[in-house]
Amino acid sequence: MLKFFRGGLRRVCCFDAKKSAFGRLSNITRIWFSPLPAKSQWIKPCCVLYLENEMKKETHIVKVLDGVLVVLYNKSRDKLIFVRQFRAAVYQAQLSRKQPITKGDVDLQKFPPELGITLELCAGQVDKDQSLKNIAREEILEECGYDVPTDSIQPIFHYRSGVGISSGAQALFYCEVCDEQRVSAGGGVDKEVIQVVELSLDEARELVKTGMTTNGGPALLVGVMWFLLNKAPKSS
Ligand SMILES: Nc1ncnc2c1ncn2[C@@H]1O[C@H](COP(=O)(O)OP(=O)(O)O[C@H]2O[C@H](CO)[C@@H](O)[C@H](O)[C@H]2O)[C@@H](O)[C@H]1O
Repeated sequence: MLKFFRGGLRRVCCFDAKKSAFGRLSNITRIWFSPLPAKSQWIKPCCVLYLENEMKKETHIVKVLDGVLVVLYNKSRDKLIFVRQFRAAVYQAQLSRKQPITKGDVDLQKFPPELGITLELCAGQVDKDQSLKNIAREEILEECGYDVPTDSIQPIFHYRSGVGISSGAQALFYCEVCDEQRVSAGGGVDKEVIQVVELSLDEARELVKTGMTTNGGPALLVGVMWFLLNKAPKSS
C-alpha cells in the first residue's frame, strides 16, 4: 500500500521512504563529503557573463550530460514500472535543509540514508554516441530487465531540466512491455543498486493528485500524467 506525506517538499515527503512498502533497498553504512575534484566527467561548473540593457550580468552554471527517460507500461499486468534508488544529490538536499553542507561524516542516526531514496522513471545519461532510443533501450534492459525492440520506444517530450543552472536536454519516451520480454530482474549494472517497482494505475493516479509529493524529479509526475491522459483507460 502506498503512503504519502501531504504538503510541500519542506516537510518530509519521501515516497514511503522511511517505512518502505517495497523493502529495504540498500545497505549504506557511511556518508561523507569532499570537495569536487578539479575535473569531473559528469559535471562542469562555469560562469556565463552577458550584458542585458547595458547591465552586466553573471550566472554560475553547471554543464551536465543530457538524459533519456522512459514511461514504462507492462500491459500483461496493467502496471506502470518505476525505479527506486539512493540519490546522493537528493540526500544532500534533504540534509542541507537542516545543517550546512559539511566536509566530514554525516550522523546517519540523525539523517538516515533513506532520506535520499527516490521513486523515478527508468532513466539514464547520454554518455555515448548512440541514438537516444538506443540509449533508452539499454536503460530499460539494465534497470528494469525488459528486452524491447528499439522501434517500440515512442518519443513523448523533449525538454530541459534545471533551466536556471544546468539545462540538460531530457528526452522522454513511452514504451509498452509484456511479461515475455522480461529477461532479467533488472537492478542496474556495475555498482548500481536499483529496485524495480510496479504500481497499479490507481496507485499511479494517487501519485499525481493535487498535493501529493514524491522524493523524485518532475519527470515521473509529467510521465504519469501523460500516460493517464493518453493511454490509460479513464477512471470511473
Ligand atoms: N554525477 C555523477 N557522479 C558520479 N557518478 C555518476 C554521476 N552521474 C552518473 N554517474 C555514474 O554513472 C552511472 C550511470 O548513470 P545513468 O546513465 O544510469 O544515469 P542516472 O540513472 O544516474 O540518471 C541520470 O540521468 C537521468 C536522465 O537524464 C536523470 O533523470 C538523472 O537525474 C541523472 O542522474 C551511475 O550509476 C553512476 O555510477
